[in-house]
Amino acid sequence: MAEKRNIFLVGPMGAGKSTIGRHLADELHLEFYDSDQEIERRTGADISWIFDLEGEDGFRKREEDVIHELTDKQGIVLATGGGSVINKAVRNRLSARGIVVYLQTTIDKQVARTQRDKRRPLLQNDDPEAVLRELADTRNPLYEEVADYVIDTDEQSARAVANQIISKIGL
Ligand SMILES: Nc1ncnc2c1ncn2[C@@H]1O[C@H](COP(=O)(O)OP(=O)(O)O)[C@@H](O)[C@H]1O
Ligand SMILES: O=C(O)C1=C[C@@H](OP(=O)(O)O)[C@@H](O)[C@H](O)C1
Ligand SMILES: [Mg+2]
Repeated sequence: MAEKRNIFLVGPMGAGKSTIGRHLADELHLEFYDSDQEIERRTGADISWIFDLEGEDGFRKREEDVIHELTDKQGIVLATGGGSVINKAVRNRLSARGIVVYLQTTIDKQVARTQRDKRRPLLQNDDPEAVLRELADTRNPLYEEVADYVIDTDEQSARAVANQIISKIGL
């Protein structure tokens, strides 16, 4: 049987990776995974707690391990965490194991979509917008580097973006 393709979603916090990924998997009848959810399921701890206990470095190690393991599968949609691409081994692994889609959005939308959610430890401070801008400076080139496709998520619903991904990739 022909190998089933994987689709990996990358992009910044609030781009819609987790939400759009779920729609995409439903539409394509693929299994859906989210690296953050998988880390939480395996550890029984939430992401903020892991950051508190192990620091960002500890979280990044878990993230790398989970992504490495999940990308062994075939026929999955994986929503990565926004910071996973800072690790070159992760970027290489994503490129080698599937189609990488960069979900792009504006800082304003990121702020709006993340402001009521207390689960992103990097944004629990006085100026989350400044943090998002700083992260964008270092990470946007990495999303670009690893992406096979770039899709804007600003103007459409999450479901519509999922359908746009399907037609753009030609699945
Ligand atoms: N295209 C979209 N339009 C409007 N809201 C969206 C869209 N995509 C995601 N959202 C909302 O933005 C929030 C963050 O989405 P999420 O999927 O958690 O982003 P990410 O995983 O990239 O951080 C959620 O409340 C989600 O419902
Ligand atoms: O950008 C980041 O460094 C992070 C993004 C989050 O995932 P989302 O991109 O799904 O919000 C989560 O992995 C963690 O809070 C760190
Ligand atoms: Mg997410």
